[in-house]
Amino acid sequence: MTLTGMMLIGAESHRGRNGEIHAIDPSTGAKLEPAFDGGGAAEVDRACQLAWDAFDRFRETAPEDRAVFLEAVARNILDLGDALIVRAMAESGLLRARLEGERGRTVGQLRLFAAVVREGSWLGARIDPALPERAPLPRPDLRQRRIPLGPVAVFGASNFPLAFSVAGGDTASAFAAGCPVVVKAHSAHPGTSELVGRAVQAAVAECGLPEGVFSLIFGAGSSVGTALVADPRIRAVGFTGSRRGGVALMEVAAKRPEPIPVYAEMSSINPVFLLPAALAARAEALGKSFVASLTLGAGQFCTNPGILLAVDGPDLDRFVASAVDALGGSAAPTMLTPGIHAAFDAGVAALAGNARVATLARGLDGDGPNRCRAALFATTADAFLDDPALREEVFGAASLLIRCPDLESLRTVAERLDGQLTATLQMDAADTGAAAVLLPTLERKAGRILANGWPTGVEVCHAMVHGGPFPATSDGRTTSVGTAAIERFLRPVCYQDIPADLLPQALRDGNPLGLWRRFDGALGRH
Ligand SMILES: NC(=O)C1=CN([C@@H]2O[C@H](COP(=O)(O)OP(=O)(O)OC[C@H]3O[C@@H](n4cnc5c(N)ncnc54)[C@H](OP(=O)(O)O)[C@@H]3O)[C@@H](O)[C@H]2O)C=CC1
Ligand SMILES: O=C(O)CCC(=O)C(=O)O
Repeated sequence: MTLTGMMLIGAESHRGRNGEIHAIDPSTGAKLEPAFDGGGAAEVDRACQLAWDAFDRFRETAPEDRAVFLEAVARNILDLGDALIVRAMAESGLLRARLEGERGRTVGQLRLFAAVVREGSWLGARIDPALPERAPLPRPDLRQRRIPLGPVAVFGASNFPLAFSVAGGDTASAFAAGCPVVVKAHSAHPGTSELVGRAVQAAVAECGLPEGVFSLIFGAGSSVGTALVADPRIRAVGFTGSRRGGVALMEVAAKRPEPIPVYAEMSSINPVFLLPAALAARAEALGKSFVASLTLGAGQFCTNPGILLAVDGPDLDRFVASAVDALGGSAAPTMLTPGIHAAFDAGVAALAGNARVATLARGLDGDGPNRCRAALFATTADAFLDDPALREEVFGAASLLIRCPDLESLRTVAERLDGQLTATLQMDAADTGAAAVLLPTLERKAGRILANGWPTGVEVCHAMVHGGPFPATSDGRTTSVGTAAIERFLRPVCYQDIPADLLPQALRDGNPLGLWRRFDGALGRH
């Protein structure tokens, strides 16, 4: 498929007039062709109107039809073949194996959501039948189901050009819920976005759905994104990116005459607690596996282990020696964009220049632009508590070790942490008591708590929580990965004494969709 540089507004390819966007190959710094047209208010207006026009029909598609659509998107993405991988490699600097894996994850999550749609429990069907004889007052017939919120604006993420972008988790979960989607493409990978966008656009047509179910708009800077979130026809937002960008969009959404939810995944430093017995038993192995997690994908994961906490002593010194050795030999991969590289270098320079922070190790330098030279720093618990700058995310392979005098101080530091996507315990059986003391704090701080693993690598499944209190996300009640992500785009409606032939299929007598429903309180296929 040849790239056109055009936006996809419903069924049409559309030329924009608001400047040009060029992807940059971060491994060379070269501009990539073609130029992509920037959109503006006219494109946002047209895409949102089409999405709104499509909403009532799309949301009432039968579960089977919606599932077939999700599967068609997955198949069309695979049919793009190697051209998709080659373009994504050029635009992101990510390696082939990583992008092939990410494509598998993208297709897998679309298919998983198809299965969820078919299974139907997301509809939350509940029936409390009328009790006309009840005294002192009769009960009316009450039936509840969940309906989608409306058109959703999705912002593609730079660090997952497939799995968190045009047809990534936000889009898949919004489609599954029955929401049309308008994507604001990330300016770092417009070609990848066009290719995937065309796969989605083709699936909409193949499945006979209204064209407004999907649109894709380009636009550098804040104006397109802001206009999209401000548009009254948009009813929710999915975002993965910087804290600054996410907070700006939260403000736009909150100032609307009718505010809407923004599901923004932003900034997390993912604390790892190295508990004493684990350190005593396997300090060297932990040092090596920590560096493997830290440097994976140049550290460009929001789940990257950005701080380590441990009680100071000889076992921690053994961990440090092992980590310093592994990190000192780590290669310098290319980062996603010149901007992300510049932000990484600035964050590392700020830590290196902090009088209360020691530089323990730097990775190897690399030839070529935008290379990520990994970094490991150390500080004390007191310094960490005194200086809020030490709690800020440095996006990339940089981590800060906090040497604590004792377990009590480790818990004090944990209490002062901001909201996190993850918190990790490296523990042995003898650490169970210390872990139990930390656990209530970690539950309040994080969306996912792990033992004896590393936080990078998020399983797409039913029990996953990829979320957490602010600033990890804008709404800690939800997840952006896994099937529970569909919940973000639904709201309940109760039907009281509505005549049988007006009721939605999900709530009709005889259970025509064969759903699990809560009937008079009891869950079953009533
Ligand atoms: N927590 C996480 O998972 C991630 C965090 N980051 C952090 O974000 C930094 C920059 O990376 P990047 O991916 O570009 O993230 P950004 O937040 O800068 O951009 C994400 C998307 O939002 C748009 N956008 C940004 N700010 C605004 C705004 N004020 N109003 C409207 N739209 C906006 C961008 O537009 P445009 O396309 O024009 O840039 C882009 O489409 C990294 O250095 C890192 O710190 C990055 C990736 C993931
Ligand atoms: O590690 C993962 O699989 C997901 C991480 C993520 O959501 C992110 O880095 O933005």
